[in-house]
Amino acid sequence: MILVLLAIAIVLISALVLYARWNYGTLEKMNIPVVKPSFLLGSTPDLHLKVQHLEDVLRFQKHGKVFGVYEGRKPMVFICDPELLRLIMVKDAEYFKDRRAIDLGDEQVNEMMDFLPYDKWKEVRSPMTPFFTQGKIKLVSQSMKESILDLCTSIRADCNFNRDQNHGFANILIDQKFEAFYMDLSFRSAFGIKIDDHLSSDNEVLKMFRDISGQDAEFNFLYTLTMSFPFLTKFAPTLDADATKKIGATFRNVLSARRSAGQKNNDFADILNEMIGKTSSPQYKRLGITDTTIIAQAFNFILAGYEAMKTISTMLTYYLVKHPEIQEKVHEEIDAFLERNNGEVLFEKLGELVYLHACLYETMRLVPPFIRPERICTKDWEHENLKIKKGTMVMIPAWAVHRNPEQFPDPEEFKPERFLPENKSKMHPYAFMTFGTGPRNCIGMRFAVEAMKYAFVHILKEFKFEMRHDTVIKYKPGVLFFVQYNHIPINVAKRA
Ligand code: HEM
Repeated sequence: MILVLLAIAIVLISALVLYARWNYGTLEKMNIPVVKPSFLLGSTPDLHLKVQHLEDVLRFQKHGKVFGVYEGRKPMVFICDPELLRLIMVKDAEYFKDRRAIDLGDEQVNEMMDFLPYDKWKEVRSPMTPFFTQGKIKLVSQSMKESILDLCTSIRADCNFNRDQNHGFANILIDQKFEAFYMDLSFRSAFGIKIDDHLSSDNEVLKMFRDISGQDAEFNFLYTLTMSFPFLTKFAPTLDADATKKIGATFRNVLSARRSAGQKNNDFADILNEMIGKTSSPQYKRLGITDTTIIAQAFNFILAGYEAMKTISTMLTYYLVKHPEIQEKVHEEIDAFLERNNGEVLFEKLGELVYLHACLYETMRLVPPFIRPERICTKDWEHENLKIKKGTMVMIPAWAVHRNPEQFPDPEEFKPERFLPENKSKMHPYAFMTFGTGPRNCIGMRFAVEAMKYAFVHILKEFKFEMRHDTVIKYKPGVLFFVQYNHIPINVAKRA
């Protein structure tokens, strides 16, 4: 009996070992340096302990612009070379059409545009594109402004009530401020909804989205194990089903109330309602585009946007306090802008603020919130010595791409000048990957950039920020998608 049990155990263990190591050797055949895999857990046996985007930078420094990583049992090719990125993401995009489909346990999020396969993705993306043009964004700029003015009122209250009597500055957690604010701004401009208690970091909607995006999840060894044994995923923490249901119901109610009232606001909700009107068309039926697919795009709008805008705005504030002379220059630019425009912050004139724009882009270079845009190779592809096999994951480690000294000398330094119009031609057009590129680039890029600039003009017109002894950033290990970090205290005061 013992012998039989022993034999079964040996067979089982051998099968698991074989399974975990099944893909070993595939990257080596692509003629690229590979981060040496461990016996069972790929190149990432301590994935939950290491900050992955910083690991990407170290690997780039050690292995060069193209290297392979077994993330658990999954072979991945990492590309940091801007010319190869042009080929893969733009010129030969038809070989790299998809991203991973991820099962998050609820169709309302599984069907987000991010995860859709090519044909369905194309049909879903196309009617949404017009919302993200400059003209359409201007139409929702009034909603953005209302949200921004509320944010300023709330910072003003902090300055009045929490001020340190001797020093004149108030201490705020800047990431929390921005998190609640960008959630509110997104809801107001996309759906015309004002969330209850919208500027509180404890508001119910914000808490639910935190649950959905798994922001507070801690990664442990089980999480690392799931990379080699994906069937263990069901024991690892997943997204909160209750929160998804509740938010989904809210989106459905808002859209159906608009349809019943025949109401149009020229916003994103109008586009979703037009799409809902097409769900019985043969094309939508053939592709399986249902009400749920369309509600998923409402989730995508909020999930893709608020956290990334929060991170960039938090980090921009951080760099401004770290470099007071740069903050002063931005203040001067804004003061001159206001003087030219009779004290008004005109949305259509934001383009004049070239230095603020450069500071924003330099922040996005140093801290791209979405750490690795990705593609799946859908047809065998080769270029010179590099051969990528169908089915291989291609990762774009944005943190490493942005620290290429050939494109960005002194890559760790915050130097907004790199993004001034006169210096733009010095960098390769595919050296900046914060929004990805090619047909599957970020659809919300223009919306996000305009919203952040609009917010910062209002904020810096009235307030100044200052570093504290505890203003430090610590990134969370194990994160593979959106960068996560601690709360960031910062001093703020009204400008004289
Ligand atoms: C600063 C803020 C933002 C950053 C840094 C960001 C970044 C990204 C990145 C890196 C991608 C992948 C691109 C690629 O694979 O080439 C992406 C895709 C996407 N983003 Fe954004 N994003 C931001 C804001 C937004 C906003 C406000 C929306 C609102 C609609 C949005 C919606 C999307 C969608 C729907 C996709 C998937 C596009 C597709 O598959 O066709 N993003 N974003």
